[in-house]
Amino acid sequence: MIEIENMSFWYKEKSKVFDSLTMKLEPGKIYGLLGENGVGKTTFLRLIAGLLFPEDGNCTVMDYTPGKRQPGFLSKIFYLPEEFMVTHQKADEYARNVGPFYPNFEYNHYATLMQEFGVDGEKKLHEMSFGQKKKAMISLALACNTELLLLDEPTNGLDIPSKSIFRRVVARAADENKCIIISTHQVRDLEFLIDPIVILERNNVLLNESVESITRKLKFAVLPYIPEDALYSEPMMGGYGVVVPNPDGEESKVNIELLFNAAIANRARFAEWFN
Ligand SMILES: Nc1ncnc2c1ncn2[C@@H]1O[C@H](COP(=O)(O)OP(=O)(O)OP(=O)(O)O)[C@@H](O)[C@H]1O
Repeated sequence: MIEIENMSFWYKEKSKVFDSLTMKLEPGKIYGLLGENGVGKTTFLRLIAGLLFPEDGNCTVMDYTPGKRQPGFLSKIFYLPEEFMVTHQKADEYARNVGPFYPNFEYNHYATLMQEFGVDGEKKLHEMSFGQKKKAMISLALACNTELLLLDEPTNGLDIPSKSIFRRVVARAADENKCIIISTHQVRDLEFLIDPIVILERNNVLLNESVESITRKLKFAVLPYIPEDALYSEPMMGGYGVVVPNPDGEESKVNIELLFNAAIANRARFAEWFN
C-alpha cells in the first residue's frame, strides 16, 4: 500500500529528517508509529499524505505519488493531524459538507460514532472542548472509510472512557483492505491495538515489525532481579521490567514502553536482529 524507497526529506539541508529511508507498509494492519520527540513522525505522515514532498527518492501510496494530490488519491486517504483548526459550523453540518468528498462515507456511521463517543453533533465545532473536537473529528475520519487513515496522536486529549471507545471503534474499522497508521507517545492507550510497531529514529527507521515477530525474538517479563543478558530494565511494581533475548521462543506479552527503550538503547543489535 505504501512503498518508500530511498526517501530523503529535510526542512533545512544540513539537518535531514529522513536520509534514504526505505520501508513498506501493508494493508490490513494498524501500524503504531513511535519515536522520540522531533524524530519525524508528523513529517512522515505529512509526506504520505502529500502535504510535504520528498527531496529525493520515492514515496508511492496506493500507486499514487502523494505530492501530486490527485483527486483519486485524496478520496482514499484521511489525515487527522494532532491539532487542527475548526470551522464555526456545527459538527454534524461539517460532516455533511466534508463527507461527500469520500466515496465510502456514511453519515449514519458518523452519527453512530458521535453517539458512542457522547458528542453532541448539534454543537458548533469552535465551541467544543479540545477532547470533544477530537472525538468529532475521529468520528468523521472513521466514517469516511478510506483505504488509508493517518492519525497523529489521536488519544491526546481524550478522557479515560473515550480512550477505550477509541480502541473499540478503530479495531472495528480495521479490515484487510485498510491501512491505519497511528502516531503516538501514549503507547499504553494503544497497547492491544497497534501491530506492527514502527519505531522511527533520527534519519531512518529503527524497527518495523509485527508483535508476533518481536515476541519471537524478545521476551518481556517482570522479575525480582536484572538478568545478565537484559537488553533493558527498569524498576517497576514487583521488581524489574526487563527485555531479554528469547532464543527458546518462549511466549510473552510485548510491553511497548520497554520495547521502545530497549530499541533506543540497543540500536545496532535491533538493526541486526530485525533487518
Ligand atoms: N515547519 C518546519 N520547519 C522547520 N523544521 C521543522 C518544521 N516542522 C518540523 N521541523 C523539524 O523537523 C523535525 C521533525 O519534526 P516532527 O514534528 O515531524 O517530529 P515528531 O516526531 O512528530 O515530534 P513530536 O514527537 O515532538 O511531535 C524536528 O526536528 C522539527 O524541529
